[in-house]
Amino acid sequence: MTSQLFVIYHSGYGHTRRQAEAVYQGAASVEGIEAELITAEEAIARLDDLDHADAMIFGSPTYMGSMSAGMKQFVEAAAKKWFSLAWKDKVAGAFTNSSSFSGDKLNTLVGLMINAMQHGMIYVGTAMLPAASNPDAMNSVEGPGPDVTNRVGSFVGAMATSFQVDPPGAPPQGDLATAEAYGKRVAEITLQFVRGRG
Ligand SMILES: Cc1cc2nc3c(=O)[nH]c(=O)nc-3n(C[C@H](O)[C@H](O)[C@H](O)COP(=O)(O)O)c2cc1C
Repeated sequence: MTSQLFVIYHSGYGHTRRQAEAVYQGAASVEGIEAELITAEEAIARLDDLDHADAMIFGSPTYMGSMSAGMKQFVEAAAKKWFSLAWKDKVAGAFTNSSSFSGDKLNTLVGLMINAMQHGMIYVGTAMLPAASNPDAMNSVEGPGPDVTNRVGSFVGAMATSFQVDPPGAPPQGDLATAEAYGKRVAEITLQFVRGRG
């Protein structure tokens, strides 16, 4: 039996879409997971389909220090699932992309995590050390470059930093690898959780 995992994202200009594709690839690479990548707009039209999911990973760009209006529309539409706790005990995760290293991205992840918690979902962090793919890169004040995983050291969810570079030049390879590893982790945790419950 397979477990269904949805990656649900909004992207105004395509950067977060690239990050979402990487999260999806990571999740889909896990045997036993059937992953789907859908926009927030599509998710609003498919709220009842999401009742059958085992996991959802939410992604949004950071706009003015919080999730985008496009993602918030999905979050508010999905509030109708809260009344019956229809999404209770589904596994959840979150990711965000923005221009600056910080840009207050954490606030976006916290908003997406709180949404998951309000639904009674089981939220999964990155469990990834800073500059995980090259810890030696931490021994300089310049810090790690764009090729390492988790270069900004985020634990609550996956972060990507695109500065003012248009896709496909951004997000950089390391941030996409971070997103892929995170999607894989949430998928693996989902399988453990679902099989444990069975
Ligand atoms: C309305 C708006 C607000 C933004 N606010 C922030 C912000 O608070 N912090 C930040 O680092 N970048 C901010 N940015 C930059 C975006 O996060 C950045 O361009 C990102 O790559 C856009 O992702 P997208 O292509 O998926 O829409 C903002 C962009 C827009 C359009």
